[in-house]
Amino acid sequence: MKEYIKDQIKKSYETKQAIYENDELISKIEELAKKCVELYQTNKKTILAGNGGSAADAQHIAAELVGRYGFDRASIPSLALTTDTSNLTAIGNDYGYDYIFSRQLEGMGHEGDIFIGISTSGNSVNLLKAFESAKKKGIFTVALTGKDGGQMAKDADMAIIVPSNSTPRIQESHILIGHILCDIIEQEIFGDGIKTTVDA
Ligand SMILES: O=C(CO)[C@@H](O)[C@H](O)[C@H](O)[C@H](O)COP(=O)(O)O
Ligand SMILES: [Zn+2]
Repeated sequence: MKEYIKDQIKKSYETKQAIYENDELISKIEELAKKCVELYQTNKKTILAGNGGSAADAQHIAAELVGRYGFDRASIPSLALTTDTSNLTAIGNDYGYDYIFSRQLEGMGHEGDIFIGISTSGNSVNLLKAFESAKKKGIFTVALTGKDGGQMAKDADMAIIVPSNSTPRIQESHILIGHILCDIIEQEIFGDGIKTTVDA
C-alpha cells in the first residue's frame, strides 16, 4: 500500500514538473494573471465555474480573491457560478442542467469580465454553453482543462491545458495554477508586485 501511495504522489509531482518545464504554458498563466490585474483597475470581475471537483476549485479560487489569499487587503471582485443552490436548482429544473452556468452568466456577467471554465475533459456541455453566452456578451473566455483540451480549448479565447490524461492529477494542477494566479493578482494590486528574482 505504501508503494501505491508513493506512486500517486510521484504522478502528481510529475504532472507539475511537466507544467514547470513547459514555457508556453507558464507564459499563458502569466498572461492570464496580468489580464486579471487589469480587470481590477477597470472594475470588472473574474467569474468561474466547473463541475464536481472543478466546482470546488471554482469557488475556492473566487473565495481567495473576494476574501484574502496571503495578506489583508481590499476585496477583489470574483464570482463562482457553482454556489447558489436556488439558481442551480431553478435553472436546472426549468431549463436543464446544460444551462446552469450560461443563464447565470447572462444575468451577472458584463462586457470586459473574464470567465474561467474549469474542466478536466474540456467537454462539459454546461461550460460549452457558458462560453457561447460569454462570447455574446463580450466576456473574455479561458478554458482551464487537461487531456486534449476538449471542445472548450477550441472555443475559448485562451486555453491552459494541463499535460495529463488523469482527472485527479489534472485537478491537483488546476488548484496549483489557481493559487498562483491569486498570489500574483494580490501581490500586483496590493503588494510590492512580483519580484523578478525568487527567494531561496
Ligand atoms: O473530482 C472528480 C474526479 O476526481 C469528479 O467529481 C469530477 O469533477 C466530475 O466527474 C466532473 O463531472 C468531471 O467533469 P469535467 O472535469 O470533465 O468537466
Ligand atoms: Zn476530484
